Amino acid sequence: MTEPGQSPETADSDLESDEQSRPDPATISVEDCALSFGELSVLEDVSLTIEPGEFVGFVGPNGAGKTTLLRTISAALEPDSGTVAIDGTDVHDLSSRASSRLVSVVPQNTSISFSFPVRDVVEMGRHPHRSRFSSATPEDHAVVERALERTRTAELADRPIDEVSGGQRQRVVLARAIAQATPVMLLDEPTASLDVNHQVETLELVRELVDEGRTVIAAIHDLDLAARYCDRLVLLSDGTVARDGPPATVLTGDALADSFDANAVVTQNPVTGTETVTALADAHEPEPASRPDQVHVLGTGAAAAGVIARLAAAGIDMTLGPVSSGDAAAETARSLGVEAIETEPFARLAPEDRATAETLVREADVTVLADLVLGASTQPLLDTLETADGLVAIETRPLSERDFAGTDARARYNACCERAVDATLEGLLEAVADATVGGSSSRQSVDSIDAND
Ligand SMILES: Nc1ncnc2c1ncn2[C@@H]1O[C@H](COP(=O)(O)OP(=O)(O)OP(=O)(O)O)[C@@H](O)[C@H]1O
Repeated sequence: MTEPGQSPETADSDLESDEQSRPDPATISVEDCALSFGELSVLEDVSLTIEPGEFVGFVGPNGAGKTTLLRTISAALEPDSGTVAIDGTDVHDLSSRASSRLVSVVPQNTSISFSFPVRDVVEMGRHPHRSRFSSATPEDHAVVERALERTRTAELADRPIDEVSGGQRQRVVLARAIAQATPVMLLDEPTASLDVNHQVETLELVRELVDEGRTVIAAIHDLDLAARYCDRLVLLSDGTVARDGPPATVLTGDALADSFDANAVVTQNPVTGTETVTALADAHEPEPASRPDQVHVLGTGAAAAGVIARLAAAGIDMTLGPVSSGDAAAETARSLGVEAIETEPFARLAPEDRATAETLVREADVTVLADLVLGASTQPLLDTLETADGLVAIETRPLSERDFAGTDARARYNACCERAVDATLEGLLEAVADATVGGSSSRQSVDSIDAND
């Protein structure tokens, strides 16, 4: 397709240079690789097979061994034991020229200590394809220009590489790797210095390169981007493969807790449909005696969504609603498999939904009011809320006469808010624990003292 401002002739030559730089697909086999730096064991018996045309993301905490494994695959490091082969050839047996025709690398540190123009830096990617004393051919020039265009660095082509920004330099080094036209590309944090727009643009471009047949491995810290663009993720932890598979099976709360020691919740991004990881501040786990069995959440928007994510991360069972479908809380509940009563926006509460909500509030140890709005769907629940056991309020405040004039609903709603334990999202678990003790559980303990007497 001709892009805006591009003549059909240029589009044809782009196609030709893309064809020229399109390598045959390759398989990478890592078998039982172990590697130490002195006493420090960094890789332990790592085995992986990466199929032709696959885009694999290496994810894992700092120091997990992602860069070391990438450098072992590129043959920059030799493993103490085990092998790395590309299409059956051990990469450590190849000459550096043969290796450069097979594997291109975008390193984590892209600083270049000489002052060549950007175009010359990209042209270095063509060196492995030329005999030692021959100069660049028209084909080389076409491939270089196309790589500059694809990485949107063409306007930088005449500037010295040591005078462009870190993010621009990262794109230039990617252009050099594209010009190298290798079947395998290894990218170490390819989006680390890029702004949000160039991050997405760069990974879209990498995806295109994969779709053209390249096998690509990228170490990526941004788990959301890794989930969005990679076919498969390999989670490294302490130099071993902790998980390996499609993003949805690798990015789970348990895996992130084990490998990153992080309290994180994984939901589905409503726009991309891929996994989104939200790391939470280290949650202050309440004592087991004051942990509620069941919490009901009544509210809307980001506040209720945050409550759901936090309770889910703490492993507390909960229900939600009524809530408008499309509300952020409804989306979050859906992505975490939390039961929710969903209603049409602004609709009156159907009798069966009202009955279900009343039962859920009555049976919950604690009901969290999160940015609750007194309206058509919540007003019918006032009777139940007035007698509910433990109430916690987040971003839910008593209403003034001006906010809600007329019926006695405002006074009854305000009484519920005042009875509730006031909380912030950060202090939610403690507030829920307090409300559990102050609600049904404390009454239970008083009863049991009576019985013992
Ligand atoms: N050349 C080296 N000499 C000694 N130790 C090293 C060397 N390179 C890496 N290490 C150590 O090996 C371990 C793994 O490092 P590596 O760079 O592979 O981790 P990583 O997963 O890429 O980390 P990050 O996410 O921080 O980039 C770290 O403990 C690091 O300090």
